Parts: sequence; structure tokens; C-alpha cells
Amino acid sequence: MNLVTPLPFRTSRCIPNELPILDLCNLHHQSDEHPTSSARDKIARDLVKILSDWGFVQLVNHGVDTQVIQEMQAQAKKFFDLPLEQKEKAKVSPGSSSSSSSNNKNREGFGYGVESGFYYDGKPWIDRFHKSVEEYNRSLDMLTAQVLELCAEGLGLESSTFTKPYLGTAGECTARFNYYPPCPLPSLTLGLGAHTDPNLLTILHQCKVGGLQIYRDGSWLSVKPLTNSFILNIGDSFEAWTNGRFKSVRHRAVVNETEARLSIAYFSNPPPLSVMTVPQNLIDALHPLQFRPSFTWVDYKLHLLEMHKKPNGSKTSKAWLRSAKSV
Ligand SMILES: O=C(O)CCC(=O)C(=O)O
Ligand SMILES: [Fe+2]
Repeated sequence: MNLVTPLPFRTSRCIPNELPILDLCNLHHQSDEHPTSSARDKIARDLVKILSDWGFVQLVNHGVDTQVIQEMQAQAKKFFDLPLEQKEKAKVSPGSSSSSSSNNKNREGFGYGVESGFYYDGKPWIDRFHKSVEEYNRSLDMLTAQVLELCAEGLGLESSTFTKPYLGTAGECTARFNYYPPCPLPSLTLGLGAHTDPNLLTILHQCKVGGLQIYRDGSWLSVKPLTNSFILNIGDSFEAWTNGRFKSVRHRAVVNETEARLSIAYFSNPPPLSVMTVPQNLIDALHPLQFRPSFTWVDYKLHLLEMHKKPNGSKTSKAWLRSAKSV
């Protein structure tokens, strides 16, 4: 007799590598064989096509040093292998966020944290560690800037449209380690419940153990890990900023019985007070304005923090981004 309730989370399709792959090689190796501008144009067009359709893309030959990635993974592994009492010392209490990025003690996402019931009402099977790691973040800041420029070019906009609010400074970007230990009953829980990311862009590195799933056409698609790749996805803020040209798509992480899994999520945003204004060229008869004409990350974040305080409220909200009010 089966004493365990039916498997709610394991009924998903697993189609290895169906998620489109974009090769950025020609961005870094410009030669006579690859005329710079046409190779770049093609990458920009392909990127926009994939992100408009999927909201997700796998990037290969992204230019980030493998050693930098391996170092991040090693540091994370070292941390998660520590006894619980030691990890607890790095803990931040939920809701201790502040809009001030100068005071890291009070800043959301710094330190060690286990959040229960955040994206999922059950007890999630996950151990989390938020930390800004300089070198990794620097490399990913550069990749983000490249992607944002390509997005603008592929949409027919001036190249600096989405990088301008950064004004030469790094935006509000953090890296988060997600550690999913082996789980004795993986079919009864989730590592991370279904959600969309509220930020601009997320660049995810998953180890060789799979677990990321994307909601598409009514099913959960498993994304098989691809060596030396990053998975990039659109967050709610970028969907709003592009007037819905790019989609912020629901995703989640499942766990398994035998192998621990580590993913590193890098979340990027412009500085908190920079204004994101929907480009006029992205508003026309076919694409009437669906979102706030302009907003700041700090305002959206404050709204999200209010929502997080409510016991059963939704944790991310496109509704706020869709409301007519501007800054
Ligand atoms: O671990 C994963 O594959 C997903 C992580 C994620 O979606 C997040 O941290 O927002
Ligand atoms: Fe996410």
C-alpha cells in the first residue's frame, strides 16, 4: 500500500536543453571572419526573439572566467558544510531590509537565511545564503551590461537605453547561493516554490545537478544543466520597462533524493533611485502601454516588502507595475 500522498511536483515534462541556447562567442572574438557589427546584430536579434518568447535563455561562451565561478561554488560549499550553529551566526532576520545600500547590516539579502513559506506554503527544502561576492558580481555586472545593450539594440532602441540609469556605477546587484540538500521525500516538497523574479535580470548558474523548472504552455519544463553556461531570465521590472516585450516567466526548483544541488542566482537592478521609463518606441497601436510609464526600483521594492509582511499575500506583484501611477 502506498502510504505517501500522490506525487504533486514530479509530473513535469523533462525535455533536456529545449530551452534555447545563445552563443556569445562572436561578441568576444571579433575577426575578419566575423564582421563585428553583423555578428553583433544577429546576436541581438536572436536574444530579443528568445526572450520575447521564453523569458529565459541559456548563454554559452559568455566570457565569465570559469575560475571565478568555481571559486564561488567552492566558497558556498565550504559554508553550507559548516555546522548549523556556525551558519546561524550569519543569519539575517526576514524583513530587516532597508533601502540604504550603504548599510549592509540592514540590507535585504545579506547573510544567511532560511525562509519558510515564501514562494510556497509548505516547508521548502532549501538552505540559503545571501552574500555579495565582489569578483563574481563584477564579472556578472559586465555580462549584465552587455546583455542590456544587446536587448536595446535588438529592440531597435539606442544601445544605452537600459544601461543609462546605471550612470557609470554598479546597480543594486546581489548574488544568492541556493543550496538544496538531498531530500528523502522529494515528491512531497519543493526546493523553491513557483515565482517570478521581481528584479530586472537574473543570471543563474546551476551545478551539474538539475532542478530548475520553467512554466511553459501549461507544463513545468526541466532545464538540464549545461556545462559552462548561465541561465538568464527576465524579471518583473524588465517586463514592465519593456512594456511587456520581454516576459517574466514563472519558475521553481525541485529537489531530489540522492544529490545536493547548488545554484547561484545573481539579481541585477539599477541603483535604487534611478528612474526606469518605458521607451516611447515600445508603445504603439499594437503594444499599448500596459505598465507604469516610469518607476524606480526602490519604490517597487518597498511595495514588495509591504506585501511580504502580509501573512498570505502574494510575494511578487506585477499588479503594482501595471498600475497607472508614475514617479
Ligand atoms: O535554484 C534554482 O534553480 C532557481 C533559483 C531561483 O529561481 C531564485 O533564486 O530566484
Ligand atoms: Fe527565481
